[in-house]
Amino acid sequence: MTTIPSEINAAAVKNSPAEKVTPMMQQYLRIKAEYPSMLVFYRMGDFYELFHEDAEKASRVLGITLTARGSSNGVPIKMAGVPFHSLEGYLAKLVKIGESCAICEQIGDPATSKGPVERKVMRVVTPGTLTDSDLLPEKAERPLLALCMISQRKVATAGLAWLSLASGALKLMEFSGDSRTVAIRMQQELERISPAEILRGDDAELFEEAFSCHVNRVPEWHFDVVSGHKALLDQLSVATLTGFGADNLGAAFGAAGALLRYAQSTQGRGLQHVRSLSTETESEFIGLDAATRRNLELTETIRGQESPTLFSLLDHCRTAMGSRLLRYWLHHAKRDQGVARSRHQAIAALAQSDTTGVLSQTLAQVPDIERITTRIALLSARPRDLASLRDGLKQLPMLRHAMERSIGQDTGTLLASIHHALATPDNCLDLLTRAVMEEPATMVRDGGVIARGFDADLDELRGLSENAGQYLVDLETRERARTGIANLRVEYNKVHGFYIEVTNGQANKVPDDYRRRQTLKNCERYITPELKAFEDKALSAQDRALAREKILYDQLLADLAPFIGSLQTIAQALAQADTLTALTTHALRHNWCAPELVAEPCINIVEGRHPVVEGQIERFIANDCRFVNDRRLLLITGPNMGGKSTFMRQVALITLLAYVGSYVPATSAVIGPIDRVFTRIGATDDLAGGRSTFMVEMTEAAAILNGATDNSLVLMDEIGRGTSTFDGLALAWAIARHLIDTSRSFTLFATHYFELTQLPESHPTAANVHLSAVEHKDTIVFLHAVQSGPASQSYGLQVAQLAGVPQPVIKAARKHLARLEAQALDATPQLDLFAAPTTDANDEEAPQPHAMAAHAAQAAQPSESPAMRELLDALNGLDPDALTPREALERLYQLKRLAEPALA
Ligand SMILES: Nc1ncnc2c1ncn2[C@@H]1O[C@H](COP(=O)(O)OP(=O)(O)OP(=O)(O)O)[C@@H](O)[C@H]1O
Repeated sequence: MTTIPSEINAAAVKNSPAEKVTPMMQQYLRIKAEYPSMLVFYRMGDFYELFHEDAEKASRVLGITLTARGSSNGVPIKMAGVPFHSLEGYLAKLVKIGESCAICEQIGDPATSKGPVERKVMRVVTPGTLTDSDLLPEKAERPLLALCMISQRKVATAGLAWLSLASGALKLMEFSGDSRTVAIRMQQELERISPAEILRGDDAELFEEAFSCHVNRVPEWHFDVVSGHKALLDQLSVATLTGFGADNLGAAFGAAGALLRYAQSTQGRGLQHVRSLSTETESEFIGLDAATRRNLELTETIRGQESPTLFSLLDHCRTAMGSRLLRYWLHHAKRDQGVARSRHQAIAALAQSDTTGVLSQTLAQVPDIERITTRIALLSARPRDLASLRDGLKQLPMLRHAMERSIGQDTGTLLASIHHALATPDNCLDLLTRAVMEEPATMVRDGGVIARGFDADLDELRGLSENAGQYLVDLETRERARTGIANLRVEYNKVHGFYIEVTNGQANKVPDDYRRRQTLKNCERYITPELKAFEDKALSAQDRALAREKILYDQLLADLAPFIGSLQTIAQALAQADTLTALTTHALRHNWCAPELVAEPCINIVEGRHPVVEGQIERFIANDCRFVNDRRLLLITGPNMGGKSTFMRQVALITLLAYVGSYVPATSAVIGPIDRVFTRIGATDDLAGGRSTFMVEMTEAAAILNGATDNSLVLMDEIGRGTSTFDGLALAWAIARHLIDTSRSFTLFATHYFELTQLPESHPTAANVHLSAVEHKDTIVFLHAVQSGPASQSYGLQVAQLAGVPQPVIKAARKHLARLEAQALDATPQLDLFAAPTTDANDEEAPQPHAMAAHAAQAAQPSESPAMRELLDALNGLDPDALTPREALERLYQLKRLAEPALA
């Protein structure tokens, strides 16, 4: 229930139409006008109140009561409030759904204020600028991203700047092209960076569909390139950005300018922990588009859950810093083999020296130094942050000692550099040890934060109030003797201060200098001039001690500022040590091997397993996968449930893991250069985006055909199944051919179109493999083993039976299948759609419908009909290679229309 603050009640009572807006509402409206797009939490006594539309929205999304009190300017004042002590919980809910909030505090003294108490917005909380541990997810970053678009003569340039305020990491990126290319790229980058909040100017409207998070529009002039460049120089305290590899950017500077301005305004101060900058380029990371990140379930399952994913599997990290770095590595595998190789070497050394146990144990004692450092920089660190920082820093010698055993085994230099970075910052630790109590209070305002012996003044003030206990015992003894009242007691409570309590029966013995302070049922409470004098001294000493502690604490935060840089370095080294330890732990537990990254194009995996599935089933069958320069496409056939998708995903995951720097689930893995991984798996509608299953399928296929190179790994699962059999078969065939001849990517191509298994005959870089199964009695046993050659059967009906389709339906299907197969055999001469007379030499390679494929029987129509003739002519006139994806789709519809009479 919302209580009604007296200010507003008084305002409502006094308010007459003539009086218009009350002074308090005037103050509110003035503040609200500065934060029009945010929910303004307006402190009134023990509550934060929201008014008007903010109140309606808060009541809707937070489920708090909406009330209306009095009126302002003739309009009822709608309000909703939350108790001050539960603010953080409500803020967490709001930022989670993308809302921004301004927290307005009372800064004046209500007792002395004339009119409304002075108030000021002291804190702004937005989804992308969180630093508070209560509001931030522990194991993920929530970056703020600014986007600056510049268009010149049909070339669009996108400049991106993003900042994880909680860690201080600032990054820039820029790319150009026609507006469509830039839009596609933007979508990919946003998916990778996964910002919590985006800032954009008016020009970026074009790309609105690429944004799935909270978007803030800021004035276009905030994106000025020259001012942005200057803002970066100022922020980093440098004269040039050459050292950061960011010399020749333009739009990205504009974005950085808007970003820094916004971030600073939300914190109400400079960002002294933002001290470095990195520039990302397109060719730095293995490209993963949005669909691939989803399909491979790196950090989220396809259904949007947190586990089981590759991240949830590998996250044996003992610090939140390690977990965040692992998440980052999984989404940012570098193409540079050297980076991954040095991690493999470090894992080998950790495994050999058997140090993961002691490292894990020690790391578990280390707090989130990265985020604590940020809060120190933003002057928002709490006493317990400092105490845990102190305790964490004390673990560094132990960690270094444990690592020393491994460094000798590391054939690379990574462990040595981590070891070097973990040197204890002695001055910082010394300051924290001297200044902060062993177990400080939660808030500075409660006192009990600064250690004894740190400040002589504070110790003296504390002494005064703490020695009160003995003084009061002495006084009690003296007063009992003086008055002869044996049960007289000297006590203290917060409301009435010190007093002498005498029970009613003894009241006649009370001396004259006792002044009555309070009358209770059974006793009277008194004060004496001596006790009053003591009270004044003790209470004021307590107040002065609290005030002194606050000053000392603020000074402590300021004195810690020079250590921010070294604390950040330590935090990064800790994160790396933790992530590498986690990867080593997993590799050892699950018998993973060190992959070998080589310069020759190849993917040669021996006895590979799916990292997630292998832990979920009792007996996982390991499978090999061999791609070399002249074996680039594997056509995978086999029954449903045979393991095709699992096999394809495991090849992609092993490849990616190798470049992440992890060991891999295989007996051995040799992998050449990889630039991108593409996947086209599963059928999902994009109803919200207005795209059908087939449209999604083709859009993803188009992205692959346009983007894959001979260094790409492509996964194509049952392409073409979203449309009619012939359309689908034709498309699948053309797409496979394009991947073999033009893209030359390493491709895993799973299909149920048996016709495609003929491809290797005409295309020697393609090969058939299949997932095996055997029939046993009336049912089917999956062997899950990948074997060479095409599958001999599809086992669709057996799988349907396993799935519980009723027997009568299975029986009917079996009968119909027999009929279709017979028809197909009879009709073979007319069936051969792809072998129709043509001038295109390639058509000789086209698949011959497989007699076994029941669906091919659909084509058993008389070929002599005019409709069929027309259809064949239209097909004959098609040159698939010359069509854009859009034209291809239009031509498909046209072909379908032509085929309708023939199929009727
Ligand atoms: N190598 C393997 N060893 C043991 N079990 C496996 C293996 N591969 C897959 N499986 C099991 O088989 C199930 C089906 O696998 P998967 O989804 O890969 O089949 P599929 O051939 O792609 O099927 P569909 O064609 O219906 O999509 C998996 O959920 C898993 O439990």
